[in-house]
Amino acid sequence: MSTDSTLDRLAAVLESRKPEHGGDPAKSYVACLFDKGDDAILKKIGEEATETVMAAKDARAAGMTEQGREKLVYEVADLWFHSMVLLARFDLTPADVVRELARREGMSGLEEKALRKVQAREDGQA
Ligand SMILES: N=c1c2ncn([C@@H]3O[C@H](COP(=O)(O)OP(=O)(O)OP(=O)(O)O)[C@@H](O)[C@H]3O)c2ncn1[C@@H]1O[C@H](COP(=O)(O)O)[C@@H](O)[C@H]1O
Repeated sequence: MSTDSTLDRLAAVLESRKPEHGGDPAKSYVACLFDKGDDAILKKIGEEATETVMAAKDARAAGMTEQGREKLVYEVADLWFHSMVLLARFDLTPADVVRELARREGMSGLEEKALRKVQAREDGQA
């Protein structure tokens, strides 16, 4: 199964749920979120992030059983889904996120952090 095409298809559906494309809040959860506005989407992301943390802790405490792992995947899917709704809200796509990850590919997080500190020092001196 291609992860990319699943995300691309979902992004297309999210786009179709926007009010300018006829999304109906009475018939669509996504259209309903768009209708409620940015803060409602951000609130869901906060909730789903918290639920992801709880699921990971529960799964770890239970010794990473199959059930715990499934619950964790379920919660991360909710988090990804709502993050995609947020991206769509601001006319961004999964391709934008993948592009950023590709840009970072091969660069150690520690190296990137050190470069940021040098950059901040130079900006402070300018
Ligand atoms: N992937 C998803 C998806 N994942 C999660 N959800 C919904 O996100 C909500 C998650 O909220 P919670 O788990 O907090 O449950 P809840 O307590 O009911 O939530 P609230 O009362 O706070 O809204 C649930 O209503 C889920 O059904 C999703 N809703 C839709 N999609 C995709 O989006 C497409 C368009 O959906 P509609 O716009 O509803 O047609 C669908 O075909 C799917 O592909």
